[in-house]
Amino acid sequence: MMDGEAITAIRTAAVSAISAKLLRPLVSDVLCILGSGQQARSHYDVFTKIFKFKEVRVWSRRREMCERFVADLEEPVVVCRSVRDAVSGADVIVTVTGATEPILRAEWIKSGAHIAAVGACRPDWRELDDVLMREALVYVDSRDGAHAESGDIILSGV
Ligand SMILES: NC(=O)C1=CN([C@@H]2O[C@H](COP(=O)(O)OP(=O)(O)OC[C@H]3O[C@@H](n4cnc5c(N)ncnc54)[C@H](OP(=O)(O)O)[C@@H]3O)[C@@H](O)[C@H]2O)C=CC1
Ligand SMILES: O=C([O-])C1=[NH+]CCC1
Repeated sequence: MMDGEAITAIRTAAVSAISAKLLRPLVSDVLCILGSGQQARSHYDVFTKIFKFKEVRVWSRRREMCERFVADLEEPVVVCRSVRDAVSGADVIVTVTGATEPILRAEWIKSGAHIAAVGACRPDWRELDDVLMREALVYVDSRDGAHAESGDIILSGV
């Protein structure tokens, strides 16, 4: 039996990065990461290695966790006070929280922004609100998988 945490961190971020490579806006200056745990770090590493952003932002519920997250990094990352501040004007948004209720609202998001929605991987977990799910062009790797596991898809009814 092997601990799969390291592999999960890398391969999940890699899949998100592929989605961003194919679907992000042509001009993508601002990256926003919601969450400051293991997936936040692996997404930060992959996204900043592959793409060039002018600004990177992070938000999570506990500010001290954000501070710890940015303290490990060599490049400056802006710690945001709210999800709204963090995503406002962002071109690429990564959601890697353990939220079970929506934290991200359609009204805060720049038109055309690319969202890699990772965290809500259980049928009763949410990160994105219903309006966002309905207005977005939603891409999944597997329709069957998404309809069985993604709370954002199942509960929004898209
Ligand atoms: N789609 C996929 O393939 C995968 C999905 N995941 C999912 O991604 C998420 C992040 O994983 P990982 O980084 O490893 O987990 P960590 O435990 O390392 O980090 C979790 C993060 O979520 C935040 N958080 C926890 N609960 C809430 C909440 N109720 N509302 C808002 N933020 C919350 C924490 O912030 P704070 O401490 O500040 O509260 C922390 O930054 C998990 O939900 C995990 O199940 C993980 C791997 C693969
Ligand atoms: O695909 C995966 O490895 C995981 N999905 C949710 C937590 C871990």
